[in-house]
Amino acid sequence: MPAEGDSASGAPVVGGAAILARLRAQRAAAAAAGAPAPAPAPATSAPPPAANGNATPAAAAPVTEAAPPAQAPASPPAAKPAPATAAPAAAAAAAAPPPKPAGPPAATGGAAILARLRAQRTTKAAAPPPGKQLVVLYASQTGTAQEIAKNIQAEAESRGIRGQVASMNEFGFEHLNPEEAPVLVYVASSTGDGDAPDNSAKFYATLRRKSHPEDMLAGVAFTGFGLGDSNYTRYMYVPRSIKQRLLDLGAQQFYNPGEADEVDGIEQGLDKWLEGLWPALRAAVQLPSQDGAADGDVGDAAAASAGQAGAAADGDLKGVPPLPRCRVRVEWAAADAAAAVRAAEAAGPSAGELSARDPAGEYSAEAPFWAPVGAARYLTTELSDEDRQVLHMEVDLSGSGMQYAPGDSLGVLPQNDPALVDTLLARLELDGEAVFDVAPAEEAADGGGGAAAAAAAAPHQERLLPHLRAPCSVRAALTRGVDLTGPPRKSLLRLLGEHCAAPEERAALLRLCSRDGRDEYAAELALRPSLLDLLRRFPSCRPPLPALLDALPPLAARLYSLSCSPLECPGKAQVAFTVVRLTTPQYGTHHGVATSWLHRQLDAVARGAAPAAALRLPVFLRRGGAFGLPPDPATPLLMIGPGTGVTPFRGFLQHRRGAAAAAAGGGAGEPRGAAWLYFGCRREDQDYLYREDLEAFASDGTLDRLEVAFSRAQAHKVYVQHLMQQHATELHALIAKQGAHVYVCGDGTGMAKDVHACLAGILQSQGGLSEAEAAAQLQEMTRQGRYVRDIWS
Ligand SMILES: Cc1cc2nc3c(=O)[nH]c(=O)nc-3n(C[C@H](O)[C@H](O)[C@H](O)COP(=O)(O)O)c2cc1C
Repeated sequence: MPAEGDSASGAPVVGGAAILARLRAQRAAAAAAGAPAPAPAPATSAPPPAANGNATPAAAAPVTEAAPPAQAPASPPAAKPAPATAAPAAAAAAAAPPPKPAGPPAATGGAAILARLRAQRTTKAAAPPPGKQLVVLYASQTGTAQEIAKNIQAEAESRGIRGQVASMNEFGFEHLNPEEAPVLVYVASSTGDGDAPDNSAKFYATLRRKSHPEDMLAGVAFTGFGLGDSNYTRYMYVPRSIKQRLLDLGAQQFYNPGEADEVDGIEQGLDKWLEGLWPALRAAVQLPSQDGAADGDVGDAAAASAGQAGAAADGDLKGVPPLPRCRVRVEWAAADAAAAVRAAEAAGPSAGELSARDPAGEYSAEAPFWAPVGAARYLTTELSDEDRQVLHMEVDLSGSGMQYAPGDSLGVLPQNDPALVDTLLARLELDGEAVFDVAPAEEAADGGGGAAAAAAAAPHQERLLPHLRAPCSVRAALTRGVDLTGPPRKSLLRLLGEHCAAPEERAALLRLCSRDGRDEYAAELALRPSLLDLLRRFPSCRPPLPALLDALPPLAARLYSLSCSPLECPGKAQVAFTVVRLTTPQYGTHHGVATSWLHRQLDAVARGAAPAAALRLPVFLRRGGAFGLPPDPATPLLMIGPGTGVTPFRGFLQHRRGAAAAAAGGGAGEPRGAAWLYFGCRREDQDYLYREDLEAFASDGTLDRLEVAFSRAQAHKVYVQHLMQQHATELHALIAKQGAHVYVCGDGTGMAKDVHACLAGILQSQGGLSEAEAAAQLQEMTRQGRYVRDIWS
């Protein structure tokens, strides 16, 4: 952690850090060998029972908390740990591995009963489920594809089609084994500029390796669904690349992959695609069609479905999604191993973590560079509203070898607010200091699917919930692992509903996630409730920890456009961001996860304190792709970036000035195209971001034209598009005659749409195009990378 600085000094790995490194290495080695991650020895002592099943361990032995409370060990807590019968726990192994008995343990009483139950489960699990294996994989940055994939798996299971769901990285490309003839359904989005989401980057890179034999995936049947946004130049890049690669490697498509453009809304296209998926999937997994299927399998499924959907018993609600199966259980670490893990967490990143790189040898979201903070300052004045504070931050990249270009972004791995985590721990009655590891759930969450379903649920998973970096403390998991404040997905509401003791609370939550409750859900989402808000609103809700960890999306890295150029700021990366705060009457003030985390750390520096040597942030670079300077400096630039949308353009302009200076220094003046910048803010004396820099660019000739719209400086609002409209003739010449590259950066909900409409209007009024022709021209410019947008909502 950045603030816990001794750690960031690259000190030798000793004590807790060394133990943690060993534990993780053991897991990695086991995973690499294709073996399941070492599981702790099952203990006969259950954690002290708590109402919500969230008991934490008191005993020294590792204990298992099964997913939902119904699955808590049936035997009463034993006074002493029983001998281990399974592979030693990763956590326990590092401490004092329990002795392995030579033969079956001669357990008696509760221990014997539990051992028998486990043996029965193992025997049952060995029976292969009927039909082929369904594997639902997702590549998801902000959780939408993950939600869809989880729903597909849950719905498939309720239809008697058994299988597993995992992120692509959790599953691992190596486990896509054609000999097992799996049926693959993927749901994928893109991030950055056609980049793979973090939880799929490793799988995606391996899939795209050129060295694979052509028939490598012959025998794999697949379909998939792509999510994209046609505002991006590389529209649907990742889903389409996945499809193409699967075909290239001999996999066979059993149903046409679908796509949904976020611009038109996802639901309609998805619903239509899903309608056709079910019969095709049933045939692909070689189960009899539903009509004629009066076999045991369907019976099981019906039971599972009834147990899961539970909604059938909830009045006349339509379209309550099936309860996603909880894929994991937690295994509590022994006291000494737990202490070592906690010590390592407190020490911050280990030497191993500090020097880690991803498989391509780069820093990434999984292996960030811990960059010292160099400087911070407010770009807004004291007069600006509190909810519009903008901070500039500089980190030092020296020694990292990281190279960036203008238009690239800095990825930052944030952490949840410690106060929020404390409150959540108290509400869930969890001990934040308890340490656990993650293991595949042994049984279906509802008990309905049985052991065979559990076997199908996790036959191959490289590592479940890798974002938790388990073994870890509960506090660390909630602080760094999961997104606690993102908009609640329907599957989370479904889960919360399942664990409400009060019938009226359960009914309210099930309605919110049902098809009938679509409008209520949309209204609720607009209030941006966090998990904690919902737990406060539904006080009888007690979700168990494993189900919660499985349901919450990973805490994703946040990307900030670099506001500098390596030509003027060598070895440094600078960004600017608004400290996000949102207040609603229902749920009070919410703070953006990453920007409030950065703000807490940078405020003192921004107010004049020298940055502590220990203040380091985990960062990585993401390339900007089409959002970069054109290769030919003679190409004119039209940049439109109100608010913090101006940040990448400061980088562009520094680069342009640096390149010009270098060329002049070498005696070679180079022809430069015109550069125009439209910036907008509320008031000149409050939030004119990077004013000195922008005005300097205008005065030294780096910028040919600087236009600033002060929206609140007069009675009526003036925005960038209003100024653009005033300059329609010149802008048309710049775009249509001189071939300018047009860049738009900033708010996607209002500004980007209005600017788009303004550009289309200029093409019509000045170029004589029809509405359709203007739209087509902008589309063609997007395709050519001449009209590029980097927008956010
Ligand atoms: C930072 C960012 C970059 C994106 N880049 C692309 C892109 O290059 N191509 C595309 O088609 N969609 C892009 N999208 C749109 C996403 O694919 C779309 O929002 C999707 O629904 C997100 O799904 P997820 O929540 O599963 O990540 C991007 C979205 C964001 C927020």
